[in-house]
Amino acid sequence: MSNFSRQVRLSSNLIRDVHYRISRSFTIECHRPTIIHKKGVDIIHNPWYNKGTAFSMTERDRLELRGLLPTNVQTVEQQIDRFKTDLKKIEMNARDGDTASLAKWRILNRLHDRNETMYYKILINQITEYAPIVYTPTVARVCQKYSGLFRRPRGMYFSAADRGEMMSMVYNWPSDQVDMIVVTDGSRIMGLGDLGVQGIGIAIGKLDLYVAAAGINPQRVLPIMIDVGTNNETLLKDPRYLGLQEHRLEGEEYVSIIDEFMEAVFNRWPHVIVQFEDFQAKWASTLLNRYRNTYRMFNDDVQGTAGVAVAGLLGAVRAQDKMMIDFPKQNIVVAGAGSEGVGVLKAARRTMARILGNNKHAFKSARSQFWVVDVNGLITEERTNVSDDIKPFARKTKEITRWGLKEGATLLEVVQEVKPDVLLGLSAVGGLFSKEILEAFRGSTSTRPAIFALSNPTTNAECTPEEAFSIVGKNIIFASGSPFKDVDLGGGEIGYSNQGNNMYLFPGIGLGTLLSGARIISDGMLQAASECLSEYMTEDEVHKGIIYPPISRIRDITKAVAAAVIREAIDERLAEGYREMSYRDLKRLNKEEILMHVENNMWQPDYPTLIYNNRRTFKHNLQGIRE
Ligand SMILES: NC(=O)c1ccc[n+]([C@@H]2O[C@H](COP(=O)([O-])OP(=O)(O)OC[C@H]3O[C@@H](n4cnc5c(N)ncnc54)[C@H](O)[C@@H]3O)[C@@H](O)[C@H]2O)c1
Ligand SMILES: O=C(O)C[C@H](O)C(=O)O
Ligand SMILES: [Mg+2]
Repeated sequence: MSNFSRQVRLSSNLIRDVHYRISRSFTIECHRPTIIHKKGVDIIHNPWYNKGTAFSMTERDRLELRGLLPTNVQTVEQQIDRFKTDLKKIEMNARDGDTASLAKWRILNRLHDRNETMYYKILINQITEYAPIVYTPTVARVCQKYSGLFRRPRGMYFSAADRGEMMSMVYNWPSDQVDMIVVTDGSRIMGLGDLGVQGIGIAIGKLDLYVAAAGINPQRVLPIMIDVGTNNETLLKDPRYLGLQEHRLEGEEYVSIIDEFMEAVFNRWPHVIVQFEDFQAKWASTLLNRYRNTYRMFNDDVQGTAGVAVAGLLGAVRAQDKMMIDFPKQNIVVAGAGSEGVGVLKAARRTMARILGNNKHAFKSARSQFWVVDVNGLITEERTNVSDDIKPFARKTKEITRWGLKEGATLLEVVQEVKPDVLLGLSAVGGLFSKEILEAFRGSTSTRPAIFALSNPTTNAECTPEEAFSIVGKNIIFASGSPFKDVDLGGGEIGYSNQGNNMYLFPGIGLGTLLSGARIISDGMLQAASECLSEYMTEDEVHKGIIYPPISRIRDITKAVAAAVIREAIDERLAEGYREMSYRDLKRLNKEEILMHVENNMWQPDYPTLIYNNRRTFKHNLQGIRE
């Protein structure tokens, strides 16, 4: 046999082997029974294994459940039907929408505590209806009321009082396998400010989306609260508050606690991915820069939001029938210079520079497309006390005099003079885009002016879609951080209300990182995620004004984002493989095969077959052996 044909045979064998591994990992994950060491009521009281009335008669015999459940065996569909009838009644009897949403959250939360498989089946199948309950906006109300709503703990809590103990405390968590941690210190929960320990709610909500959108196994997610006190004076005085009633730790003391936490979780779960969530601006970037080259971590608010915003900005350019090369010509006014605003500004500038040739000059010139307005008005070089991140975006006095503007000019003045293509809000100020400002925005020189009212929750949105479409015009592009209904523009026309939320990226970033086994999460991987989102919508959709997918497609977009992240991790040689799929195997997969690999590794909400085994050393269970 010639060398050439030997090589061809060898490589086709290898490819067959990789295909075998892709389908094998799927078969194993889906069909391997779950080995448990429990019987009887202990199973019913464990949300990971409980199937309620869906336990079959043979299972009831095998697991000593006979007589512990009503006789009638139900299908999961019948169970869900019963649950939803109950939910509907609650909705009908509620005083108002807010009460109804909180009541629904309570009922769903109780189901989460009882039967995880059914909980996630409902969430996945009806994501459009229930994401606004387990995620924004209702989760914000839940965080505000958390101390009163608390019934059972979920996740882990580390406090300033646990210094020196964290390395051993992490072993109190029952699972040897944790893939995804979302951690918060509660210091800036959405646009609601410091909610202290009550912020754990957002970590739980984000992880619900990791399961529902990315198919991360719910037994391998861990929400974490680092309670270093709170500066919220109301909570400090509230006798019902469940967190440390001290002012927040600051400086070195604070950083040393976060350092200890990172060491502890990575020591127990070396392959875990940690998502930082809702840390106040003062710490968000500092901690990101401190850890991003050492640990598998990212900051969802800074990096995820930036990626989603840039994808939306590119979508708005496509909607104008323009080419990508036109993006660096867009004039963008950003209201809000916190960690989110900064993240978006930096990412949008980098994208413009790349389009212009990725050189120093392009990067330098791209800065002049942005106008940044914070609580004190337009930021110029005359401003003292601006962060190093914002400095490059401070307008030069010479430049702005040309526009008739000055340091501290109001948002209204900036919009009137600049006539921007895009008005983007990350200010956490509800209604900031007032009638006057929206009227001024009618003067935009763009053929399709775009409004991004990205602050959360709903009450913090800078404006509503009704206000935007009715004041600025039918032709605009609109996106908000929390969900709003589309607007009926009359004559059969619809004003599309896009949800520009980081939920379209973080699940895919996490899943892609996990399956690639990348050592760190690079800028390139984040960029790949954002580009994937921006290319996801069809020309037809974009022309209608739909620049983000509907939430009903979140599992599909997450799959595509994860695949893009894996491909980039391979290209950058950061991937190390995951389980049966080594780096070498991954490298051999083509685009479609990577997508298939991602899909096959997404957890499905199906009741597993449970097998009792009393030998605690039995270690071949991919679902994880749990007590
Ligand atoms: N859509 C998403 O996916 C997404 C993601 C992350 C954060 N957010 C939202 O972004 C918002 C901001 O978060 P943050 O962490 O940057 O907050 P932050 O408190 O750090 O920053 C707020 C910024 O807004 C500025 N501001 C306040 N009042 C203003 C006014 N009247 N005019 C102009 N600017 C004003 C402040 O000076 C500050 O620069 C929050 O509501 C959060 O929920 C949305
Ligand atoms: O939580 C959200 O809905 C988005 C974002 O992470 C936020 O902080 O507002
Ligand atoms: Mg957040």
